[in-house]
Amino acid sequence: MELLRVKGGQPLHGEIQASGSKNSVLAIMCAVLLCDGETILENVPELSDVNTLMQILEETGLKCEWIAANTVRIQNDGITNSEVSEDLVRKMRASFSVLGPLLAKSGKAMIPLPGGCVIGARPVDQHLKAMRSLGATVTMTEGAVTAESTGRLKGSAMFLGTRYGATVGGTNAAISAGALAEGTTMIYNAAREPEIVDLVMFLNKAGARIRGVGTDIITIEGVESLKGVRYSVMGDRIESGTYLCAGAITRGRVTVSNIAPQTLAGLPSLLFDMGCDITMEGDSITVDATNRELRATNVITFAYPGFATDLQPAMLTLLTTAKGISYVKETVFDARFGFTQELTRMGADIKISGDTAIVNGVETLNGARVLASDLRAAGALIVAGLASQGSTTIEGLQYLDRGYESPVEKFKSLGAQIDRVQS
Ligand SMILES: CC(=O)N[C@H]1[C@@H](OP(=O)(O)OP(=O)(O)OC[C@H]2O[C@@H](n3ccc(=O)[nH]c3=O)[C@H](O)[C@@H]2O)O[C@H](CO)[C@@H](O)[C@@H]1O
Ligand SMILES: C=C(OP(=O)(O)O)C(=O)O
Repeated sequence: MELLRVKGGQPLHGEIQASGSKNSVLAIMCAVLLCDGETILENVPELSDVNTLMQILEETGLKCEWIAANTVRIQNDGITNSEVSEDLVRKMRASFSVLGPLLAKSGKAMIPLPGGCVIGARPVDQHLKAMRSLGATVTMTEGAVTAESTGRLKGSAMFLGTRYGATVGGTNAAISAGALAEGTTMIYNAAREPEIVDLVMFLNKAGARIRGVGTDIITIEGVESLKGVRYSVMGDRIESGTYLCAGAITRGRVTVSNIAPQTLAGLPSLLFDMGCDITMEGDSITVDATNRELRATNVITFAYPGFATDLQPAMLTLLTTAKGISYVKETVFDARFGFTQELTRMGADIKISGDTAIVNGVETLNGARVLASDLRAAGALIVAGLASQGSTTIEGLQYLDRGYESPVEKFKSLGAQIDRVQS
């Protein structure tokens, strides 16, 4: 088994380039199902999730290949199969996102239900509501969803929302399906995440007519066809935030470039409140925590422009060594504190009360053998390991590889002692 070994205690110093955004490229690759001919995507992160989605697109009849570093070519000469196999959906929940594009382009999509996962229940009712609202017939049999339409989907007005707020995946599904629908589609309470803006920029470049993205009302004038284009994916704000938290927890100075700092929403100001210096210049952001005693602060996750739930694990980890008591409230997923048990084994003082973690800052963490049980837990445990006395060994690297491109190389370039080892 492959493990990650981290020797902590060194402040990180230096600069890394953010990779392309995982969540953005996954949505865009699904939308390539709508686009005739050749699409070239640049700034694509080399991640297992991207490779899994390439396999899914191949299953539907598209041709996908890496043609250069971080560059993927996808040829869409027509969809030949509208069913996605269960083992691929099991590997990656985001594979359900082919539903809207497959249905809109080929009139049919059959996709196994993705189910819940370690960060909480993850229903898809709003995805299905969007497809039904556009005129599709949606049925469920033996754990799979079948969506069908005769002729083009029909534009409509829909309200999408969950008890947690707006839905990113549901909004993406409605946008992609509405792009080729007949007439006008209105999405009320649309999610406003930067990755949705990136998806719409891609679709509009391909010929779609979508307005209002980045606000909570999106209007789509359906078009008859879309054409493949060349497009460069935005930088990954979650990966960037993880490296900034690592810089702060080690009391170092880290610059992340190739990232639009405003996409980090609340993170820079929280780091500032804790006592870090923050500098933003063009497409880069620097955190400086050299020789600082960091202070506790409070965090509440929420849909964008709220604090990103995907950054909650790294941020909570940073708070474990900040002086005082911090409250971290998780409002987007109902079980995203599992990783805190591992932090406790490293000496952190954390109590969970419902949707809130109460973090009492300690002087130092201690290295331990820990298990990552989801993607952002893996990132957070590296952040913890870098700040710990002694050596930390992290299991569960299959999660890390889903969403962090070349983490060992990037952390090493900042001076970290980190290696993949065999157990
Ligand atoms: C591949 C991808 O882009 N993943 C991101 C996407 O996930 P994803 O698109 O799954 O997240 P959503 O915004 O849809 O989910 C938000 C909340 O709504 C619930 N919900 C969602 C859909 C639905 O039909 N019904 C329902 O109840 C979910 O269980 C969750 O509690 O946005 C999340 C929130 O920013 C991020 O953490 C994920 O990294
Ligand atoms: C939860 C995440 O991704 P996914 O929606 O693909 O599980 C994530 O990136 O942290």
